[in-house]
Amino acid sequence: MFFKKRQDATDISALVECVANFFGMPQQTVNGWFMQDGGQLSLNLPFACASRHQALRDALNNLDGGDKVQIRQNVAFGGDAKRGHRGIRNLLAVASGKGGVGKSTTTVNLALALRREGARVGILDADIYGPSIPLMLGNADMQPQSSDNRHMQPLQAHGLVANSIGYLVPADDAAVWRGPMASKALQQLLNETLWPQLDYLLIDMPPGTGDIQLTLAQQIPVCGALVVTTPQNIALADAQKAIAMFNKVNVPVLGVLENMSYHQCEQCGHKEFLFAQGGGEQISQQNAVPLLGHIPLDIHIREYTDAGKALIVEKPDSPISQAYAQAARALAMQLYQSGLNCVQAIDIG
Ligand SMILES: Nc1ncnc2c1ncn2[C@@H]1O[C@H](COP(=O)(O)OP(=O)(O)OP(=O)(O)O)[C@@H](O)[C@H]1O
Repeated sequence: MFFKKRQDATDISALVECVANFFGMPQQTVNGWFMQDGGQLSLNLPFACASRHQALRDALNNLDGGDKVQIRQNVAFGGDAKRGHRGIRNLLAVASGKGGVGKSTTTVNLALALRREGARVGILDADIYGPSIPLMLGNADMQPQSSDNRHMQPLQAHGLVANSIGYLVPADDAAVWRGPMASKALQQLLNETLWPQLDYLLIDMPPGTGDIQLTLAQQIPVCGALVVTTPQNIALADAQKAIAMFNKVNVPVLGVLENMSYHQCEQCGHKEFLFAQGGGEQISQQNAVPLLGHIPLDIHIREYTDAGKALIVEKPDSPISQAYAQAARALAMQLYQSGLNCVQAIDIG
């Protein structure tokens, strides 16, 4: 679609104000989302939020001319547009300082949630030493196809595309690779996969903050990072190290997501904070980064994800799916906002 001319700002000020309030964004930013094409005024939302379109529609309908606005979603390129990696608009690292906090589970469920929000989403499993994405997507027995023995078609599952070392080599082989070999394998996975046009590519990083993670954070042209943590002190200390690592290589930390925040009894509704309370708030305040959500410790998350099934697709209205959806929308908005103050690229070799 070619947009000929922007609507005069004074004509649409009430609409701009409504949308700005709806998303909690500055009016100046929102103003640029409105475009006039002939007689049609459209609103181009630059981040994934399809589940909010109807509520926004209802809010606009209350205003003069609001019912004529066409709402569209066109996810913006994150950071420097030059960083869009071969049609991938946003590369996002999902990291944790500590192992076992649910980083891969979170990656898969956020990817599914972003998909439901109308985005084209892929996952790159960079956890070379413990790739769990193939199991979590339920296609561990498959292998990427290649027609030229060099480039690979990504695997598909639940509307996502993915690639992982786990599809390519037996787990024991990759587990003994030294740093440079692991790093080279990851570059190949990124560069030699025939990724389709994607709005978001989520990169499941290996746990920890050693040399390997630092090198990866530098080599992959990510627009930002999400740090997953559990609320207890021992995990927070490691999450802090992960944030420091991204700061060191100038990758913006988009936020913290607290996983296993509490367990809610299915019988009586009582919430138990098994791993302490308030850890996510504490680390986000300390680092002045947003806390993007709390995901409960819940048997359904483990049962569905570990069995390669998509809870979010099968039970989209469940409170857990809603918690992931809310976190995914917050992440998409944060990524967009971070792109407004873009950082310089470190391009992959
Ligand atoms: N919110 C949750 N509720 C219940 N179980 C969860 C939750 N998050 C993760 N799990 C379970 O915890 C286990 C570890 O999760 P996962 O593999 O995602 O962790 P990880 O941080 O990626 O681990 P690693 O550091 O080894 O890569 C899995 O069995 C997963 O199903």
